[in-house]
Amino acid sequence: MAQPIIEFKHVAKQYDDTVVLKSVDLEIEAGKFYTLLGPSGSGKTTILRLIAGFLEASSGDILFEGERINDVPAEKRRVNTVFQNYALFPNMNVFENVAFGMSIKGKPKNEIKAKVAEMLELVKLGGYEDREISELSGGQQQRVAIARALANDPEVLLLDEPLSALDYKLRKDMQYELREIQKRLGITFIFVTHDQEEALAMSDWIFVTNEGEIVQNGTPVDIYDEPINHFVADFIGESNIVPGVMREDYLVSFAGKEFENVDGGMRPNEQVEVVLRPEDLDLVAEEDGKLVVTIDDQSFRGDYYEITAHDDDQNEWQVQATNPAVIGERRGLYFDPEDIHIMRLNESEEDFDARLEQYDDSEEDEEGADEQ
Ligand SMILES: Nc1ncnc2c1ncn2[C@@H]1O[C@H](COP(=O)(O)OP(=O)(O)OP(=O)(O)O)[C@@H](O)[C@H]1O
Repeated sequence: MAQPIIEFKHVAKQYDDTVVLKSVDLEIEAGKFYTLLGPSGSGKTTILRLIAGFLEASSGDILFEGERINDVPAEKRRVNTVFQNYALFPNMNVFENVAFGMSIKGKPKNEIKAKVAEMLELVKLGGYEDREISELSGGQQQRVAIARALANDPEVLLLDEPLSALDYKLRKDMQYELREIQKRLGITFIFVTHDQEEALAMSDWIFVTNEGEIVQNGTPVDIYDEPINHFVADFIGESNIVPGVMREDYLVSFAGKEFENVDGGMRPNEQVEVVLRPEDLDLVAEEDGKLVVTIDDQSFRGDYYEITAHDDDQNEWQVQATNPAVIGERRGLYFDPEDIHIMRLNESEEDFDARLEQYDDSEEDEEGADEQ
């Protein structure tokens, strides 16, 4: 990758004895849409605030285009932040809010006027200059906050859960629009969310955080298809996770049977966890299944039935099926070798990446290389 626009080298943050960020390394490439995704309290906002300069790192280096910026004050960094609560100035109208940063810098009036109009067009609020903030809906206020941050021509826009206050439909629309704005401007966006669907839909690249660490980073497809551990598999999408043993490369046993699969690089008879996504499983006739299960429950989800079942080893299975099942019935569970994903216990991200590179089929390797 070209020189990253932002880099963390062993960046840690602690308050007294409480470590909230443990030696984080990350690289952000210019012009892409990045997401920090993780549960509440996992350190996402802390990472964002360290980039913005609102917080000081306890140790480690933060670089911007290769230069150390730990001691550069927030207002001198070429980044702007859109906050969850918008943080607009309620006593100023829309024009004054968007113009604020430029006015402080003493930019000429006609330049400010043109820029405000351009930014309001960009967020689909053209002509709203004279409106008061109190006259705007939550969604419109959010747009003003984005226009205000972008009016300063940042190289990096930081967005801290900016959509969390919006209702479902508006949130979906804004996800799409933010993505369009990022593509149009071509600047770097770093977006914080705890919503995995939002992260998968919007990002070029995701950093998954947990307990003050980045546990995995990659494209949405990589992270969904190849979660590194139980936490990621569970947090990103629905997963069936069952204990297994890797007999040899491309042969795993779980639920009392052996299955061909496409993973390798483990020790013979190594204990592993096996992930199968509910949408990759099919319910078939008992004799056609790779495993036999008994149907326990089902619920209708609009475009599919979510069915729960158990096998004879008492492993629980969730299946997304287009047709309803009969509770108590014995059915076959069918899946392909490539639907089986193997996770080693306690594998580092470095070892995981190296192993995947060696054992993934060549087609996936090529896709991965294109994304980088
Ligand atoms: N000033 C502080 N003093 C002590 N602990 C703090 C302070 N600020 C944050 N923390 C702790 O740091 C941890 C990480 O917080 P952070 O806000 O980065 O998490 P987050 O992933 O953004 O969570 P959320 O989604 O809830 O905003 C939390 O456990 C939080 O309680």
